[in-house]
Amino acid sequence: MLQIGLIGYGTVGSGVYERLSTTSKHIEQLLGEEIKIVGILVKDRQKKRALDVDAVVTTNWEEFCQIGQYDIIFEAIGGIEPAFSYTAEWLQRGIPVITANKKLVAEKGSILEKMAEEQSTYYGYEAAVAGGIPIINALKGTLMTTSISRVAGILNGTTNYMLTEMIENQRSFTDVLIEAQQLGYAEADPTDDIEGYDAWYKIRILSHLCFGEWPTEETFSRKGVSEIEDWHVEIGERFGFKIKLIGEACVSKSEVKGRVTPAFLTLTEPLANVRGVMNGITLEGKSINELLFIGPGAGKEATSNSMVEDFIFHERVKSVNRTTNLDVEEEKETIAHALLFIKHSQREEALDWVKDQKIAVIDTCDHPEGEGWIICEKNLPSPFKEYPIYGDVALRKRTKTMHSTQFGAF
Ligand SMILES: NC(=O)C1=CN([C@@H]2O[C@H](COP(=O)(O)OP(=O)(O)OC[C@H]3O[C@@H](n4cnc5c(N)ncnc54)[C@H](OP(=O)(O)O)[C@@H]3O)[C@@H](O)[C@H]2O)C=CC1
Ligand SMILES: N[C@@H](CC=O)C(=O)O
Repeated sequence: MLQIGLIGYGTVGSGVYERLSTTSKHIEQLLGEEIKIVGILVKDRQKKRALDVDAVVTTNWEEFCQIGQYDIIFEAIGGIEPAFSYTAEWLQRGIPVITANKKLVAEKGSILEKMAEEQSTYYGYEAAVAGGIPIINALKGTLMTTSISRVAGILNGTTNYMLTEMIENQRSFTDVLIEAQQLGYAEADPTDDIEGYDAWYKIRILSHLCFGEWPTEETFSRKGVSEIEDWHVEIGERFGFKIKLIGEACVSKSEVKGRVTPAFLTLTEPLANVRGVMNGITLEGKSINELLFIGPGAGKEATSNSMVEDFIFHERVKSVNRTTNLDVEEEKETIAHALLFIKHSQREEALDWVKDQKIAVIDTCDHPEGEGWIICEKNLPSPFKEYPIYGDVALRKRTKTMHSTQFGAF
């Protein structure tokens, strides 16, 4: 009998319990062995919870460790400590660990994967990226040797849900954030969602799988949705763009680079139509052209389903990994565009800046709060608020421009 330990019994942990319990017969058939959840570790002794579980529940780590002879541990507590020490302890004993903890994987994945390898066991983190989308084991499994030049996506369900509700249903930021928390989408500290940390951890994990190295914090920049103001969205909509929080990593001049940033997408971009709690990921490469994955990015059922599938996948396949000596492809050179937001008081400064830097302004849009300028991006640090545009800007909606005399014909 496979004895299972569950660390954390919140949104995801309780989902794992339910999924394992309701599908145990099917899993047992597949694995050829009975499964049983024997121990559950939680934190708050005082918390009122409807616990109708057939397992020992404890708040004491030593007690949890002695409840059974665990064969597999599911970690769903989040954060670095004590999650790191707990995970390391089991991996060092050769016991596999399945996690949904993207922060831990992004920050300590290199150490934990090495530990697992040394002990001939596995550290599964399918659920750590994009909730219900099976992207991690696709990269480790059926795309094991496929060369990838760029990975990008909407990687945070909470903020995609919030942006969709705020824009389509004119709801307030606070109101929608509270709802996302009630629905179990948001992190324990939703600053991680709002300020882009959650997506930043996820794109670093994807970058590791696509390009081999574990990226350092310094090589990946981060901006969150808290940067976005209403007038930015309104100007974007007048050009026919959708605003999304995008995580992106690619190889440029033999270096892996990445970022998380709000971005404007033309309607022809597949990710533009990924709404609500859904996430979307595109993989680009010579032999695959573009692969698109769309699915629920957060929530109890989708995430716990990924954790359980991760466990079954690894139990059946044991060792899977992408080869790291990939013939890494360079990203195709394209002309990049960005939307610049200029407050009325910054107009003269902005005119001097585009002239000095020889930046082409392609179109402008006026708004009571300021102006939006579509520019050809030159990868220069801009003194103004600026978000990238993905897709073909020639397909934008034409606005009634106010300033064509300054920039010539558009
Ligand atoms: N919610 C989602 O949609 C998704 C979440 N994730 C990730 O899954 C993980 C868990 O998230 P979620 O279930 O939403 O979080 P919750 O806050 O709902 O649950 C956390 C659980 O962990 C327990 N816990 C926290 N700290 C400790 C500790 N020090 N020792 C023992 N138990 C502890 C809590 O105990 P107690 O009940 O006593 O408070 C609770 O049961 C996080 O890493 C998150 O990023 C990943 C994908 C999607
Ligand atoms: N808070 C995260 C949960 C899943 O990873 C999100 O909203 O995407």
